[in-house]
Amino acid sequence: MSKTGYAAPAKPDAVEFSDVRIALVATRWNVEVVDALLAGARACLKDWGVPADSIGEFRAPGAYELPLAAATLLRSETGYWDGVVALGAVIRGDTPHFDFVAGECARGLMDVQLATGKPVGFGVLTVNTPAQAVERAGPGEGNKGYECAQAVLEMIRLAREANAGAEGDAE
Ligand SMILES: Nc1c(NC[C@H](O)[C@H](O)[C@H](O)CO)[nH]c(=O)[nH]c1=O
Ligand SMILES: CC(=O)[C@@H](O)COP(=O)(O)O
Repeated sequence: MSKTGYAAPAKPDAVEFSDVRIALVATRWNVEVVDALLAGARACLKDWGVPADSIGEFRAPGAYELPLAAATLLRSETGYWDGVVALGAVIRGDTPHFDFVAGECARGLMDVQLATGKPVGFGVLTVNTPAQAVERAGPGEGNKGYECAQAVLEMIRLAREANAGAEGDAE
């Protein structure tokens, strides 16, 4: 059990996510930390068998723009992307701006996933100091980008299980 009491999900077999397409969208603020989150998310997608050519990578200016970025990616007519991993780092400054940026980012990403029915991972650090951000973007366990990508894939798994159950009931 990790220090936060989080019990990791069962690892997939080689093909469970071979047909999944995931969009990564990362901000340009605090870019060294955000790029470390991006590396963590990519490591997770690789561990879980998402093909490299099924992963898209996009940039948004800041965390405030992530909800529109996610909505743009998921509302395309083609339905191409199965989920979005939203990555950013909001570091508290001297004014209330932090609260608005972080709060609206979180609320907006939640609205997008509920409106589209597709998972949008909240991989946005909301921290008081740069050191706290670095602690959550290191290699291995505890990288919030890895955890966020894993959550998106697990929600895709859940949807598939739910649909399979519904189809079974319909037979
Ligand atoms: N201070 C941080 C920001 N601020 C910028 C906003 O996200 C937004 O891009 C701007 O207000 C224009 O709309 N963004 C972060 O991602 N992280 C920060 O620490
Ligand atoms: C999260 C922010 O917008 C913050 O970094 C801006 O810093 P400040 O509140 O000192 O303007």
